[in-house]
Amino acid sequence: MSQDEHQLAAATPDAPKPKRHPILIIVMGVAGTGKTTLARELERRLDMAYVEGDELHPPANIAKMSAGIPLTDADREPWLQLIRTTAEGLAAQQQADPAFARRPGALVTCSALRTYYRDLLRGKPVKVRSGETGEKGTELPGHLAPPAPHTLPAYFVYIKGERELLQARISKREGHYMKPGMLDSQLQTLESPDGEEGVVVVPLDATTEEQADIAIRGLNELLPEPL
Ligand SMILES: Nc1ncnc2c1ncn2[C@@H]1O[C@H](COP(=O)(O)OP(=O)(O)O)[C@@H](O)[C@H]1O
Ligand SMILES: O=C(O)[C@H](O)[C@@H](O)[C@H](O)[C@H](O)COP(=O)(O)O
Repeated sequence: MSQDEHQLAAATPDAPKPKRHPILIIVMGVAGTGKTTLARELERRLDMAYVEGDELHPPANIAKMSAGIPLTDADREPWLQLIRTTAEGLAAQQQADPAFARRPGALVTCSALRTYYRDLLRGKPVKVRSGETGEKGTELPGHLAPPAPHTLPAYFVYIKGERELLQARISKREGHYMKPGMLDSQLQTLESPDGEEGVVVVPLDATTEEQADIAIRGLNELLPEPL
């Protein structure tokens, strides 16, 4: 909505509220970095639908990670595509529901370690690295909907911190399939999103409340309509 439309809506309180454009906010970073904790705080503050990305991993991925085996590009691609299509589906349902009153779009947690993983999450037309046949540079499988970055623009909140503190956090966490020994492979795979479009960086060594403040401030600088 343009500024004029915002002003017009505010001046005519009985007029139906114009629909806001849905957005996808992805809280990203390596395992154990605090994605779920921060996303839950943002969910509370922004009143948005929340999707825990780890819950969309196929069982084979969970089995691999539980066995201490890092995922490959081929393991992650269908999962990333499922995250994107799940968020697009949610946004479409919300748009179709006249009673839907929350902020439209979705908040998602996802490691989103590499640039092309993030492009998949953005809905950009990327060539997947592995593909169903295992060949390099294969196009996205034909049964998937065409990429539609503008239907649901993606923004990333990247929790950035040093290995030492990350190690301490992940070691403290009990009963999780992702064990501390996997941190090094996560850090090796990570391509920093610092400087990429639509990215807000928040420090690992801040409280969750401070991280949420920084995230919301940063997102407001990027978004056409403030949160
Ligand atoms: N800002 C923070 N300060 C201190 N500890 C935190 C913070 N955010 C998360 N934690 C703790 O770090 C651990 C990992 O957090 P979690 O949200 O599960 O991370 P992820 O979803 O990235 O795996 C948990 O024990 C959590 O309580
Ligand atoms: O891409 C990956 O290798 C995984 O997504 C990984 O980064 C993620 O961390 C695990 O799913 C465990 O979940 P937590 O991030 O909650 O530790």
